[in-house]
Amino acid sequence: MQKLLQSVNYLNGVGPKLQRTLSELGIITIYDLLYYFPRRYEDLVVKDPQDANDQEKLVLRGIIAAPALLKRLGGKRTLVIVRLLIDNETIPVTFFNQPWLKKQLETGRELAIYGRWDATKRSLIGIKIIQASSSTERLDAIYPTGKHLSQKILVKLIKQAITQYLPFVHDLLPSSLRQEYHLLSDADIIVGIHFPRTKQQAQAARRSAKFRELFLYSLRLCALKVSQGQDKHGVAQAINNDYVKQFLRQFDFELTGAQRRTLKEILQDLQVPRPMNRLLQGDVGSGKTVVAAAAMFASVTAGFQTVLMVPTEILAQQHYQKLAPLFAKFQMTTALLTSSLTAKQKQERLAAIKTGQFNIVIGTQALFQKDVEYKRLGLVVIDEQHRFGVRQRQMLRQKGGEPDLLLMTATPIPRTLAITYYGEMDLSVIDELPAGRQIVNTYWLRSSKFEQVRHFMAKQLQQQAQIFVVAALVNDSDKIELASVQTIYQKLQQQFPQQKVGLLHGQLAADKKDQIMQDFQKHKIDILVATTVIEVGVDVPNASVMVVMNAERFGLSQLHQLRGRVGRGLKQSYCILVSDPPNQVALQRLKIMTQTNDGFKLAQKDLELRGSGDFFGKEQSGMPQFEIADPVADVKMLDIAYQKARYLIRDDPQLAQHPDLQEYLQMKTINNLD
Ligand SMILES: Nc1ncnc2c1ncn2[C@@H]1O[C@H](COP(=O)(O)OP(=O)(O)OP(=O)(O)O)[C@@H](O)[C@H]1O
Repeated sequence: MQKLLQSVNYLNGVGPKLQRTLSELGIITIYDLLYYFPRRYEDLVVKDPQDANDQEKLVLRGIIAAPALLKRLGGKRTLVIVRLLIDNETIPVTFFNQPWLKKQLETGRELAIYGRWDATKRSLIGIKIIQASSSTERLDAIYPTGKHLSQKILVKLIKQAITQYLPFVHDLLPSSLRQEYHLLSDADIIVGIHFPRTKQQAQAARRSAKFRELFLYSLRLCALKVSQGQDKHGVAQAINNDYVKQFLRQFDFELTGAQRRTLKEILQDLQVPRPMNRLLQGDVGSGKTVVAAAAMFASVTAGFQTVLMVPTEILAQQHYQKLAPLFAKFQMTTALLTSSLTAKQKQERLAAIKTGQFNIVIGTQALFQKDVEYKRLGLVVIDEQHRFGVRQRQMLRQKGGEPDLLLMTATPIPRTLAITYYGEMDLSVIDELPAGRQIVNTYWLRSSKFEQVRHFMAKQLQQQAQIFVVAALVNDSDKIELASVQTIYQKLQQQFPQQKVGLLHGQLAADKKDQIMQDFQKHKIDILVATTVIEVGVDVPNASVMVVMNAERFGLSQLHQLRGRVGRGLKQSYCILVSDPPNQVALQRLKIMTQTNDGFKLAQKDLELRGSGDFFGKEQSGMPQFEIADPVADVKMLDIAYQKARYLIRDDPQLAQHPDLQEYLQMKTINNLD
């Protein structure tokens, strides 16, 4: 292994400049280069012109029939034209801007030329010359290279690395595993992926490489989990269960079985010195916040400070207003910390947080800025932050002496995919909704039928319902988004003159947003026109109708989140998707929404329809980047690889039997886990 960790500049021809270019692609060592895999192959199969389709890329083999002609077109533009004799036909071949080829095109020479076939002219636009060989099949690997590196140079380097270093390549996967799943050795993977002789060879190498990647990734997560388990640097919190029960008595409902079970798991974690690292997953409205609040309460009773971080100011406000009075009954003080505080307010609050005057701090990302210092931080709760990657989670934990960490998410991630995102965490799932919850009846209508929607809204309003209308276009331009909500807002004001219509969007000042939300909570507003600022967490149990305009612009999990804003109280609730789907996939998604309320089923469908990249949306960072495997398409493989990695680590946590793997894990430090 050591030999492979040498820098690429051990190879001939790699000077400082090329070394820099390679490092931009993440290629620093020989190991990186050997495992830098192509994105696709050019299929260089020799074809008979009779079988070729128009505009198809193919290889023709023949004999040069006459001297090549070089034409200069001005500037650097040139043409090289040559005639290739194939059987009894001569095919004209034109190369653009490769004047040096003329020399290679000697009359009488047998050559294979890769290019694009023009069926009407029966001619070829040449792309490159391939030396004629007896084999009729060849695949050329095409790598992602960026602007500053040519395929040719990269291929040459890989070839050199293989010649010099292949003997030093060890198999990282245990041989029993390779036998069980018919996986190739590492050396065969490398050769087969970079220079396959046949498609079958390339496919076999890819399959093995995918498994290898998923297994090694899983192994890193499992090893991290074990090392966290042995970590005794956390704080053991002495929980007072009776107090926790008293706290819960304040709610006018009983916890569901699932809430009780997950709370118990969390409280157990708080009491051991190992820092907790737990994900609390539950569908929209399943009651995660209550569980988290009880855990925070418990941590404070044990003498610690605790923080709750949420993604938006609106949500921070909402939690603050709901939770602070509940904590206050037990003489616990709560601070709200968001970026909209004035400098003076912020300074005062920070000072009070530092001295421990506040037991509980609720806020947005501002909670983890450098200037915030805590006093005896015991528990950090983060809501809806599936946007964080493994490394960011580790960094958060390091703030304030290894506090316990509880992540909450309503994103219903299918279990196998959850492994890739949260594989190093323990999982608690609230898989039960509070009793009396009704299914949100979901309908889809075309925009031409909006009149029907208006009638329906009018009827619901007569019955004292409150309505959300989400009118944001998901667009990179905030201006368009704003114009769209404003137009709808004005229209609804005209259509419902008797009702109070409110407007909420991200560009309003924080206190204005807060005022509008409070008015909606208190039913001073009947219809709230909003952008997706209300997407996560907003809890107004009296709201029972959600209208989503341009619903085709949202992902399924986002629509499900939006729908989750209603159906939180006892009223029968409705979700109306107004949309003119532009294609089959969009249509499918709308239909699925009308068919199920189950977030997990939706997520699975969404993955099938769109793949993992889109599932979490554009702004998601911290997702593991795989070189060759796709956790969605290869989900079965991921499942097996993860289980195998788990068993391996369970039976041999120090990897004493697998020194190569041990070395590999040391090389892949936590810093590049994402
Ligand atoms: N066991 C329960 N019985 C009845 N109502 C409950 C129960 N638990 C929570 N609730 C109520 O259900 C609503 C949703 O709860 P909460 O906000 O905790 O859910 P959540 O899982 O955080 O939702 P979201 O992911 O949508 O933000 C709240 O109004 C809450 O008071």
